[in-house]
Amino acid sequence: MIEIKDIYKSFGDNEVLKGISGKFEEGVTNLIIGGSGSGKTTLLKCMIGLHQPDKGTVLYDGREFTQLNFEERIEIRKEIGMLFQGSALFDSMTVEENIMFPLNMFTDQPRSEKLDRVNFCLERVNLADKNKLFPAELSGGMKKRVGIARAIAMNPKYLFCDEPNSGLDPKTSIVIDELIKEITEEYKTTTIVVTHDMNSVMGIGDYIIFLHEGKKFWEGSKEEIAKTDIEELNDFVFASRFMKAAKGKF
Ligand SMILES: Nc1ncnc2c1ncn2[C@@H]1O[C@H](COP(=O)(O)OP(=O)(O)OP(=O)(O)O)[C@@H](O)[C@H]1O
Repeated sequence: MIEIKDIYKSFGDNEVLKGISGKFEEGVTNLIIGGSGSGKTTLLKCMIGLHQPDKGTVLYDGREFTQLNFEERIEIRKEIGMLFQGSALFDSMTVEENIMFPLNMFTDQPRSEKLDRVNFCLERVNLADKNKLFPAELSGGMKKRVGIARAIAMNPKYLFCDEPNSGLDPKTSIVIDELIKEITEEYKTTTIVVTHDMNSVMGIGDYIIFLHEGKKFWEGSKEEIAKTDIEELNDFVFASRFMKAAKGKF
């Protein structure tokens, strides 16, 4: 479980996060949603230590990340899997080398053991035998799946996904969403997905926090989100023509 308490973050005089709190449980997909510029990525970066919050705490199963020294933070980082926006694969490395990268960095396992783990992860994302391909030879959806395989290589307790569906068609987006949900339930990871994709919200949103202008305006589940009468959330949820047409049918 990850808990955030009263997180503040500014860049100069731009106050981006204004006291965000929330509890993200393990084994469920937790979503951080909100419009462009609402502070989603900034919050994610504060949680994984890429930004230092100005105020507030981040607790990983009770361990206060914000108070840890460099070495202690590395121990928690080893427990974190990250799926970056745009997959962020190393273009000059094969699929196998990309997935092995965190294992090379954080473990001294023999190569045969690492290869077994790579193959296991590749099978888990339905890309068995694609070891020797380079990222340029993969479709967008396949790249995301390699990104997920790399994110789970270290068997993480915590899984962060930043806009996992960006650049994907709706059908492939559902495949990626479902894969994230399955992995979360199977390995009981504490999973946090940053998204502004309403399809993802309605598909896998077990627990959702909605950010607006740097504040948490709402929290709840996908079942509750379509029934809210909060104006700012309604504007976000029913922004698309499809959702407008479907209003009242959930
Ligand atoms: N490193 C930075 N330096 C200065 N300002 C930043 C930095 N990172 C983010 N910001 C500002 O913080 C605000 C929130 O940005 P953030 O990327 O967190 O929003 P977001 O909700 O993830 O948006 P999007 O959905 O468009 O990715 C923006 O005004 C942005 O310009």
